[in-house]
Amino acid sequence: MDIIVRPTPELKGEIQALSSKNYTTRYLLAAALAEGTSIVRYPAHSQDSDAMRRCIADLGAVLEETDEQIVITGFGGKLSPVKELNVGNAGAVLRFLMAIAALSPEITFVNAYPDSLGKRPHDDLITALEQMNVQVEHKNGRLPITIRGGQPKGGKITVSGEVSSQYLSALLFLTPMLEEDSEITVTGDLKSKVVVGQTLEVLEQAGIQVEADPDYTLFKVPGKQKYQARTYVVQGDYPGSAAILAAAAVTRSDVTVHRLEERSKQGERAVVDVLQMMNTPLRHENGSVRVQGNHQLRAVEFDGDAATDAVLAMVAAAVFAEGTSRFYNVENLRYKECDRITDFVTELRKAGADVEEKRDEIIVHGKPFGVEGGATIDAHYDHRVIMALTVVGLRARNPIIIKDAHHVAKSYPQFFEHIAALGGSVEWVKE
Ligand SMILES: O=C(O)C1=C[C@@H](OP(=O)(O)O)[C@@H](O)[C@H](O)C1
Ligand SMILES: C=C(OP(=O)(O)O)C(=O)O
Repeated sequence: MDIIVRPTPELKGEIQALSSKNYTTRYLLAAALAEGTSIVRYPAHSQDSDAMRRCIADLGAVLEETDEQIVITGFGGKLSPVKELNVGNAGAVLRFLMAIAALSPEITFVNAYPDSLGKRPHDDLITALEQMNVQVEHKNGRLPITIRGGQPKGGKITVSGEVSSQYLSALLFLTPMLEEDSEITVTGDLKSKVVVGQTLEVLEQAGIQVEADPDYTLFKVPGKQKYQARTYVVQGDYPGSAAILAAAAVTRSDVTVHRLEERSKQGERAVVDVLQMMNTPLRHENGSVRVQGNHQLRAVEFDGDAATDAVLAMVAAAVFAEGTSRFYNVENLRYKECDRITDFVTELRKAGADVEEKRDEIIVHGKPFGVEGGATIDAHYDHRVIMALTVVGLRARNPIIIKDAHHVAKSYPQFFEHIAALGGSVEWVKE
């Protein structure tokens, strides 16, 4: 399905933020790895969180779902025999479950999205698992991947953090359940470091002990630990809300997003500070962010690795800022649902933005008087490209069409409903 985004000078209203994808996937997994019954309250409803639900159910967890919560009876360390798992297009779900699959004799992860997740690399996690007595069959580090485990061993493990933090998080979920104690050494410059803090937070809530050194290069994980059954409450999602806040920042607006905790460990919380640095009139108090956009944005320089999943939304805001913005240290955006530097910059240019790319940077020469629009945009299977281009489309001079915009449902199925509720002119069209 395609969507038409029409120029919309004003946005107004209040919405509840969607529930956090990263916390939902982690809580579901922690609940599945416990032996008793856990409750996850306000879980996210998206393709990625559904992928985790489906896979833990395949592996033996029993899930009962009502409107606002999921009650989960976990399988502990005993996975049901399952030949294949389908994680859809969810990178984190794949990586976390590749590690957990090491507890089983053989599981194959199928390649359901050859042009998106099918292209993403998992070599560094594979190398780490191979150190742990796990055999991995793969296509050049990519899907389909078969994990042959059964008796994974802890001890000294080395993992590279250069490409993704998800490999480290995956090992942090697995190692507490092993017989031996483990010592995980992270080599290279760990990317999306902040997200590892969310993993450690969830592990602690699940009663798991991990000793992490402050710069996250060494983790000591005692073995023979058991995940405790708990009640978890999912907070609002900053990465998805970043696009709503950016849309409010580029229009004349009065938009409030509720359920965004000031003290959240989500790195993408930084979108609030970045929009403020860009001169957006904004208040963040009592878990609500209120933006009163006035069309007067100024450029910003930002280390994007601190807020990986909000960079595209920030870039979309910078398209309309006075001056040149720079989002640096973002090379790992190239290994996401698409190449979020080259592919994204290509689509932004079609819409009329003046942008440049470097290996690990996106540079934006802002156009405070708006961009031409009138273009057809390729979504590249990427929800964050779709949301960011929507922000650009709202402030363009002519409508843009985003092809295959239904992929927004990977993380934020109700995104266009929320934009429409705020007065944004968006319309679904069939191809
Ligand atoms: O651990 C997680 O849940 C995630 C980690 C990040 O990935 P990288 O570590 O690959 O940057 C982030 O971009 C992704 O959306 C979710
Ligand atoms: C990159 C993302 O997710 P994942 O890596 O889990 O596919 C994302 O949500 O932007």
